[in-house]
Amino acid sequence: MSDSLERLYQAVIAARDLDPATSRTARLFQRGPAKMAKKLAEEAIEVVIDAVNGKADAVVRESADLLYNLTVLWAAAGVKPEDVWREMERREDLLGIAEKLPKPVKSPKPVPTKPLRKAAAGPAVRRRIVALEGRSLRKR
Ligand SMILES: N=c1c2ncn([C@@H]3O[C@H](COP(=O)(O)OP(=O)(O)OP(=O)(O)O)[C@@H](O)[C@H]3O)c2ncn1[C@@H]1O[C@H](COP(=O)(O)O)[C@@H](O)[C@H]1O
Repeated sequence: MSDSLERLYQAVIAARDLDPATSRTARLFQRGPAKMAKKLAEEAIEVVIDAVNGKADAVVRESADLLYNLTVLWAAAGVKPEDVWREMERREDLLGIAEKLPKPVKSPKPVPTKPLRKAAAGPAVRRRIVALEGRSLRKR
């Protein structure tokens, strides 16, 4: 996959300065990052809608459009595919380290020091209740 994205990125770079009348890519560069971002977001939404609706073929087609628009935005942002691959490798290495670390030991459950009183035996403490006729009453 990274090879075809590299080729697509190079094609986008090559088309950047072509005539906007004939090149979609040149047109996107002419319109600027906001337009590119809008196109990318639209394609992402199309992918998720097709996926939710179970349309696998459409997900494939829209994903290709999504990746094209992503490479256009990378190029405009000065990001190269290898920058992204490097970040992915860094994460892969981190995950590899995390998987090799010993698992944390579970702490044992605390043992109650006193037996718990049953609810049927009534509340453990006497509670103050609303005073009737101005007097303070206590209730079990
Ligand atoms: N890989 C792609 C590529 N993938 C998808 N697309 C286009 O992007 C469209 C998807 O975007 P949209 O949904 O916005 O298309 P749309 O519905 O026709 O709407 P408009 O953009 O026309 O408004 C697709 O229909 C394709 O035409 C691509 N356009 C160009 N490339 C490559 O980019 C390079 C430069 O091509 P030009 O841009 O034609 O110079 C070449 O190598 C091309 O193969």
